[in-house]
Amino acid sequence: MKTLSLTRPDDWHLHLRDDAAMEAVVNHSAAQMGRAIIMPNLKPPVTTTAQAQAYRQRILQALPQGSSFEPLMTLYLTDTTPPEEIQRAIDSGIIKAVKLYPAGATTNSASGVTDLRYCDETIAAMAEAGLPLLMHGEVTDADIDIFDREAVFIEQVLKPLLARHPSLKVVCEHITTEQAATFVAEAPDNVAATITAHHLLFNRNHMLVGGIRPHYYCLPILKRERHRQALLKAATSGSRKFFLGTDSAPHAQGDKESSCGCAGAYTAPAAIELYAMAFEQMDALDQLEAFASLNGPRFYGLPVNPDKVVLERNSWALPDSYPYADGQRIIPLLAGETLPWKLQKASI
Ligand SMILES: NC(=O)N[C@@H](CC(=O)O)C(=O)O
Ligand SMILES: [Zn+2]
Ligand SMILES: [Zn+2]
Repeated sequence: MKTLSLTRPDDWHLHLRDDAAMEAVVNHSAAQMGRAIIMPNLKPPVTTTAQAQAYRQRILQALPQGSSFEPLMTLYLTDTTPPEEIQRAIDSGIIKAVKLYPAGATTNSASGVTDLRYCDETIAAMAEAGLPLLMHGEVTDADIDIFDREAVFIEQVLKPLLARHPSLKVVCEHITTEQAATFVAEAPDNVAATITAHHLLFNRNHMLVGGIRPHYYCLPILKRERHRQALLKAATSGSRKFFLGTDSAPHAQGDKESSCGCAGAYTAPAAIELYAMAFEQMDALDQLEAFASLNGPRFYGLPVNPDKVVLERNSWALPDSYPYADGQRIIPLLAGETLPWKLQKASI
């Protein structure tokens, strides 16, 4: 059987939620990833170092015995995050980044930033300390079309921000457009991007042709094929600026299959398998390890994972659903479908 051995990957953009929901999903990531950057968009959001420390403890407690999965914590930036919070975050040693949600852009972003200029002093402290700013890069103006919101964000928010803070480390999270891929590829080394498996595998037709498929609905929304091709090219290009970030975003089945469904694709159970499918489409499986396991740690200044994982070319069916909090179910993306690559079970 054909196999592929990789340094164990990390997930540089992951939603674990909290309490029973977190306990239901965390092992899917822990079974695959060495580490993950944990998103802070809880209710209420993780805005302080103390909250991040407590949240990290809850995650560690939910892990199975013997797991070495490491949650890397983030702070949720608000209009009023003080520069002193950045110093506390650095001193804690557990916080690896700060997350920008433009207010109203996505799930649990109501407490997000209304104007980044309010945060200039805090961002200057981050640039000074080398603490990256991770961004959900979409504008929220009602008059900007949802398919254009990422490209407009680059022009209206990101370029002015980098002009004010040229040395700030920035990760453009879950990029979805040719414009973002080109911007990041041409930017200096302090600017990088994560790309999800679903944006590499699907375009908006998958979500909208032949019926509306709520499990494909996420933000930023799936774009047209031209953009998917640009993302595939960027991810497989060998550039060190692009790395794995699943944006696996669990929502209960009923909250997705609804007249006003939540945004987010649940991809954690088969994350590396989905990326392998995408890289195989480009005949670029030889680039998967750099994207999944090497480029992220390099950007964050962390060592690569010490162990390996093995993917085998052995088709298997993804379950139709998994248990979730409060007796609910959660539907993974590609539920019930056959996937060509399978991660060999770890020994723990
Ligand atoms: N990606 C999504 O569609 N949803 C994420 C939020 C986010 O990453 O924007 C979530 O928390 O559900
Ligand atoms: Zn986002
Ligand atoms: Zn996300």
